[in-house]
Amino acid sequence: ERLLSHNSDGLQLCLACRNMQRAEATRSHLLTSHPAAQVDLLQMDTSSISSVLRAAQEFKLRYARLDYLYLNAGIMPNPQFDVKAFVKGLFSSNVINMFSTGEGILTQKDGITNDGLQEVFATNLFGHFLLVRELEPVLCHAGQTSQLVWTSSSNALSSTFSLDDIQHQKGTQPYSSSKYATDLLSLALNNRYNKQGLYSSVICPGFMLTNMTIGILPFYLWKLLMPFFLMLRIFTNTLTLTTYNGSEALFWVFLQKPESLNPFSKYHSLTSALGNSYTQPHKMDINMETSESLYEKLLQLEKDMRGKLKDKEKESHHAKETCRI
Ligand SMILES: NC(=O)C1=CN([C@@H]2O[C@H](COP(=O)(O)OP(=O)(O)OC[C@H]3O[C@@H](n4cnc5c(N)ncnc54)[C@H](OP(=O)(O)O)[C@@H]3O)[C@@H](O)[C@H]2O)C=CC1
Ligand SMILES: CC(C)=CCC[C@@H](C)[C@H]1CC[C@H]2C3=C(CC[C@]12C)[C@@]1(C)CCC(=O)[C@@H](C)[C@@H]1CC3
Repeated sequence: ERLLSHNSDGLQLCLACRNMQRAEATRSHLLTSHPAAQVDLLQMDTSSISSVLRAAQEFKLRYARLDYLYLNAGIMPNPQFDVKAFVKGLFSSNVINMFSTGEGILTQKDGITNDGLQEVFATNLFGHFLLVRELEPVLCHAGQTSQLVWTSSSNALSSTFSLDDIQHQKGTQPYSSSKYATDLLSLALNNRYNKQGLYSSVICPGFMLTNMTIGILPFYLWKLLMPFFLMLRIFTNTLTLTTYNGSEALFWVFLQKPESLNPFSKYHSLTSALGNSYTQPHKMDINMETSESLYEKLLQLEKDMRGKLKDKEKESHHAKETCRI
């Protein structure tokens, strides 16, 4: 919506969504305020490898070029709010950090996808990784730049991520781990693809009330807490609260020359106590060595998963043939 409000001329949007009913509703909403806009839809579930491969194939048939790829889909399933840790945090020197990152007060219960991967890892990171790899031919064009924009989080904490457990099978903070992995992956992509004109950056929208976060507390509590959160903005500008404010950094990045963005920075949407939105970079707690190691592991996992998919296809083909006989 913010991109269309800025300049809808010549902008062709393609919304890749898992739920086509919601996608249609979003499209209609956008066309109501921007009747001349070009908004296409593409069905894609980032948690499913075959769905991502199918969507990428369809995309390449439809379009010759992709200038901006927003990698925004994300889940934080079954969030558990640790009241004890929260109360302890309230009376510690870490209180502001707790409100801006959610560190130490949230855990999640992860699931397993049909492909056998951890659900948060597959949805938030691996599906997007595969998509970028598949869309390489439309993203990389001689003499032109293109941009990947990842929605990461200030909840991306190195303490929750391990190279020995990139899917976070063993821990209770898969969301944080997947976002830290996102930061590492963006750096590795810059390292590999900048020569081909493809740039990658990460943003944090700040804390917003959305479908993802609203379930953490009962709805009436959010309503009651709203004046408290607005007041808290005096101490921390990370409480963006609305999706309009949260999308500030996504929009800001769109306006920048990709070469001018720092691959080690995360671009944060921030909102001042007076309600003004702005974007500010913060250095990420990442290094090239870990980033490259993660990339290698992702490539290996991709190879394994493609192998499994081929075996499955062969099996079902064989079953069909046997049936026919
Ligand atoms: N809310 C917050 O405070 C913060 C959010 N973020 C990040 O912002 C991003 C957007 O989240 P937010 O708007 O808050 O939450 P929402 O739940 O409102 O949005 C998440 C979006 O991701 C889509 N999605 C989820 N799973 C899949 C999937 N398997 N395949 C395709 N699409 C999928 C959802 O589709 P559907 O409509 O079908 O559910 C929805 O459109 C996420 O990456 C989140 O981690 C980062 C920091 C803070
Ligand atoms: C009960 C009272 C008075 C307050 C509880 C508020 C918390 C539920 C809330 C405070 C900071 C929030 C936060 C997130 C979730 C909800 C909080 C912990 C996130 C972890 C959501 C996902 C993200 O990506 C982070 C950037 C958010 C950081 C702040």
